Amino acid sequence: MSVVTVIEPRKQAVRAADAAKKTVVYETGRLNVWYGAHQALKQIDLSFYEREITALIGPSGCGKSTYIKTLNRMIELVPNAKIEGDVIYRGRSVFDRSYPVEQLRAQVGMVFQKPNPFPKSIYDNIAYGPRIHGIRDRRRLDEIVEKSLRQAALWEEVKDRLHENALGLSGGQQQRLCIARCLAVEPDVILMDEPTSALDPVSTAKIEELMNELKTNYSIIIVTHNMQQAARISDRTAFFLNGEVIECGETATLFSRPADPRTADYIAGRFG
Ligand SMILES: Nc1ncnc2c1ncn2[C@@H]1O[C@H](COP(=O)(O)OP(=O)(O)OP(=O)(O)O)[C@@H](O)[C@H]1O
Repeated sequence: MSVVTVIEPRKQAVRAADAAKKTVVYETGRLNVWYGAHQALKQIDLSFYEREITALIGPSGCGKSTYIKTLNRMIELVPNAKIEGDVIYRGRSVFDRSYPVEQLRAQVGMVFQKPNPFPKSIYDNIAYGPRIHGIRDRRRLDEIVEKSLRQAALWEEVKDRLHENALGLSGGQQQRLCIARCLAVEPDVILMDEPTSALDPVSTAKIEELMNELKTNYSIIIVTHNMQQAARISDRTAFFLNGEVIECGETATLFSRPADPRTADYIAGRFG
């Protein structure tokens, strides 16, 4: 039996109106990215809303990581990458010459697939960003370290070993440390590129719980291979295929009544 149903135009209009009431934090318009001659993203139009979790799903190689790296301009570190189109963060083009990339990266934090703590103490990992931003006062740094670790649900586990090397933490703890490090500079948006794919189920559950708490204060965009994870944690989902966005909408709707047969096939596990 096919799970595909066509969304009535009236319902679509209501949904669009609901989305319109929310504050857009990020949007991309007609975004194209090439690596040399290979086009990895094709005409991507997407919007992301404040205090929501948006999941980017799709099979391997469909362009999810390329897309997320374009949002904070990390894509520019790839020598043969070419970008065309608009990437707008809170009404401002991220490519605007008057917008320093350091400022963008302070407002838009990123958590990677593999936890990547610095080979420094737990304390220094968290204090690193605030110190770069000029905070030197020890008491202020202590407060930031404690607050960030509490927000990342790691404080109780590490409060007695703050000056030990972060590389001595478990993988799941290291990933929560990386989230705490990202929170320490008080970002507005958090980009996550498969943040739990290297973690065991218990650590994954902790990170998912944490994300649910973080969305009261932050907007989160997460790339995930795991469709159950997207369904559990996200408000909105975008389905990528071969560098295009096939469908984007409320997660509950996209998973129960996908509008496009390719989305239906993917979520039913018929490919990917
Ligand atoms: N640095 C690069 N140079 C050349 N091609 C690249 C580069 N990075 C990615 N690609 C290609 O661009 C396409 C999109 O890759 P991307 O990593 O964005 O996909 P993805 O959906 O994140 O995949 P995965 O789920 O496997 O991480 C793929 O065909 C990939 O081989």
